[in-house]
Amino acid sequence: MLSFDNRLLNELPGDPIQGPQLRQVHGALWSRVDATPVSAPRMLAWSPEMATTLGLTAADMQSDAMLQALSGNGLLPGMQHYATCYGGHQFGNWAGQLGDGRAIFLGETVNAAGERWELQLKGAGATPYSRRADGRAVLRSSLREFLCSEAMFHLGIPTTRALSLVATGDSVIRDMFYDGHPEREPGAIVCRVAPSFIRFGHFELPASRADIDLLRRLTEFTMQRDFANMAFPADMPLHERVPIWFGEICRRTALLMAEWMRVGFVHGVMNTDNMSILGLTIDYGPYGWIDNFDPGWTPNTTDASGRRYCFGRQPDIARWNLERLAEALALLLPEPAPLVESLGMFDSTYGQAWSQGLAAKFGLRDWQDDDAALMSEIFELMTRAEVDMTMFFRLLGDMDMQAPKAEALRAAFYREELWEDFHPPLYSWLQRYGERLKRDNLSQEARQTAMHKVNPRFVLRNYLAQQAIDQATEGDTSMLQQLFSAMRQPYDDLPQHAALYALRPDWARQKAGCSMLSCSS
Ligand SMILES: Nc1ncnc2c1ncn2[C@@H]1O[C@H](COP(=O)(O)OP(=O)(O)OP(=O)(O)O)[C@@H](O)[C@H]1O
Ligand SMILES: [Mg+2]
Repeated sequence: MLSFDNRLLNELPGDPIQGPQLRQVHGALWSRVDATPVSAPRMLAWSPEMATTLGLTAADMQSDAMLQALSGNGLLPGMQHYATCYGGHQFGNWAGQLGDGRAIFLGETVNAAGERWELQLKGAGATPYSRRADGRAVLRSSLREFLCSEAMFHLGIPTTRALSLVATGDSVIRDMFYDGHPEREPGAIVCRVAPSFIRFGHFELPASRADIDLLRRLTEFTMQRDFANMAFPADMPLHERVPIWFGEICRRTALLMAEWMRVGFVHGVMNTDNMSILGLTIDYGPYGWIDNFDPGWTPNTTDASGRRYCFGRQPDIARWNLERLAEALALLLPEPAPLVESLGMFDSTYGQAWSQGLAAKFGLRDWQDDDAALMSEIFELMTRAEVDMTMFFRLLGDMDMQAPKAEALRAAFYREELWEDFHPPLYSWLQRYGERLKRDNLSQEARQTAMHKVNPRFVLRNYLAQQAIDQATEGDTSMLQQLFSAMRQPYDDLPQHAALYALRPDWARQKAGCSMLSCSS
């Protein structure tokens, strides 16, 4: 079914001790640890696109052997269970060793096209890195991770993927609001898939321990396995390759940030252990999607006071995280200056990707210098008037700009009184926007088509995911399937999913899971 070639295990040093007992792991990147079996695994959903990419048929996905493997109860030939060791900066502070506390790898599979994909089960049981927690994941967070990974992929945004969502049949105890009311919740496991799950924190941990040898081996390995398309002269020493490679990491991270900002995605926990070396979106925890436009919004209740990880700060935080990675990699260089220079790649890439992305969002042929004022004006208006981001851009794309009408955007307003206050300035902005469009001389149709390609109609709004969770908890996966279907064609006007193209309803404004989420998962 799948062919495995577990390079990370074969090429990087492993922990001599096996099993899940908690420990600090030095001099090694991974530990062998079996997944803990679950009592009654049941497949709730799987991704046909991901399965096809891996070379798996529907029959493979529906087989018992596959179900056992995807729930941690068994291994297919070539699979091995292991967890990796990483550290990280959490909310701005160095947190020491973290590691895969509930993610257990199945190995690296190579498909017919020669692509390498790492598979891992999130929620498969305790590992040496579980610290005080149980190694499990609840259905609500797993369903959110499964759906959003695939939604991101179909939006065209770099992300880890999800092959399957399996209910374990076991319950997990969580104190969702951290208020002393633990409850039993259904457990689940997502099989995640990515070319590499290596994170910034994998480099930070050996650096923090001054383990230069391990840092060097990990760096060489990552460059060879995960950045094989970067061609370096054979005799170029590591200290010369590292700044060039780091520049590429900066570039990818910047592109990812521009993409999150384009669609209104808020990650929620941008700790350095949740930053992918490949610039993928990784760890779908208390993430959220912008409903009413608000750069200060964070979906994470733990972050509510500091708003470190709010929507508008994401690019700055990504850069801060890259600085931490640079500090770690600096140990491989005689002096850090070349890394500081490479950081400039983040600024230039982000600046360009953001302005090009904005031009596309507004249906402009390209970005012109005086566009910045026009855009900041509308973003400020959208913030103050609480205008829905997704719906605004869709409606703007539909608008006949020969005769622009503010009324055509009314459906994107959450509050009647704010519509009353803000429709006059909105109208005057539309006039100026219309003037700007004239310079481009695009047909209405061409502009609409172009805008609809970059402004999604369907995003996985928290309240929608929460409805699927509530139903799935009662054993009904129809909403999960409906969302999964809509999120796979996010830019299309699908009539069967019209109900999902709507403002967040009033009841969802303050409801747990619908507006803000805790980290408990
Ligand atoms: N239930 C749990 N059991 C064991 N470890 C956990 C659990 N929840 C989180 N952790 C660990 O705590 C650290 C930070 O958690 P965070 O919420 O960022 O990650 P996560 O959601 O578990 O996983 P990932 O980053 O792999 O998606 C990680 O080392 C993670 O493995
Ligand atoms: Mg994490």
